[in-house]
Amino acid sequence: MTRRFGAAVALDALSLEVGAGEFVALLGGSGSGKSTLLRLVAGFDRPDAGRILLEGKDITALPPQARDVAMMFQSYALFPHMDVAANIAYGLRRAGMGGRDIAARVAELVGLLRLEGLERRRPSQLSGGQQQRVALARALARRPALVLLDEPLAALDAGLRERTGLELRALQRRTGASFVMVTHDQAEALALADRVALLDTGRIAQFDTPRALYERPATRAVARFLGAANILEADGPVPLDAATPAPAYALRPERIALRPTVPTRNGTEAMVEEVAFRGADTLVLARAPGGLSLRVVLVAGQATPEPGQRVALAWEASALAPLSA
Ligand SMILES: Nc1ncnc2c1ncn2[C@@H]1O[C@H](COP(=O)(O)OP(=O)(O)OP(=O)(O)O)[C@@H](O)[C@H]1O
Repeated sequence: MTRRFGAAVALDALSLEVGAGEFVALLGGSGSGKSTLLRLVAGFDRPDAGRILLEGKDITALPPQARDVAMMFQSYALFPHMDVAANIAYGLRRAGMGGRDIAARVAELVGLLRLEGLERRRPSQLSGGQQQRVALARALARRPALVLLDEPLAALDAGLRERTGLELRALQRRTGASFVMVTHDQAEALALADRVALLDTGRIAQFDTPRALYERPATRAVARFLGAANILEADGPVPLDAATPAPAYALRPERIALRPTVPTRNGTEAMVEEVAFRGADTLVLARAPGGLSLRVVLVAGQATPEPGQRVALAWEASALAPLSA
């Protein structure tokens, strides 16, 4: 799909295929097009070019309520004057479901989302986590084939976010619906999604499993976005010996080790600049000849160097992930 706003191209001939029952995260920087894509799929906006197919059916021209798609907004958008049960029942009632069926489905969702005892409360009488679960129950009520989630965990505090994220994934598995979640948070995307689509200026930079994205980023831009990877140029100051020729390589900080001596290839001497103990591991920033700055992560239990110390660093050829651009 393509979507333009005046001269700005929010989505640039972007194509994405989500499998049935798959959990996909849309990850990308601010302005990369994540919200635009979600709004188009939900039906709140129309593409300038392209089509949206759901289970083989063209839904591009259908209004939101006629699509088998539900959206959960970042703000949850719960009706403040309705209680929990009425919020969950809203879409079912609009769809013309009978009272007894609605009551049964609401009870089922209350159980699924652990909202027992809260049915008569208004949204303002709920915690943030409870509101999030009501919003999710409302989105799931009509058993949509596809659930769109806009930063579903962003409004929760850090302590609650991790657990709620894992619950969200378990729920997705149980319902069998496809989930597409927008997030800024790469750790969240990697932890929850089956596949992550990394968006960059309206295009998909890479669409892959979390592990592949992390271990085999396709380009420098992806490696940089996922953060913390060292990028080594093939013609840079450090002699490399990689299995695949490429203009540059990503090297994960945890794949670099301290060695007694510098190997002739895939290693370098370096000066330790910063050492940060982080509990489970220690981050070392070291500067190699030629000014190359390297991030090294040493797992707990390994000897850690001191700032100002000269060290020998080395890595396996298999640790060099080729970058195409
Ligand atoms: N209604 C609009 N009018 C004009 N430009 C828009 C409109 N909606 C989005 N854009 C532009 O399209 C581009 C993509 O925006 P979009 O909101 O999809 O990005 P995003 O990845 O969701 O960003 P964020 O993470 O900040 O929410 C941006 O350059 C944005 O300024």
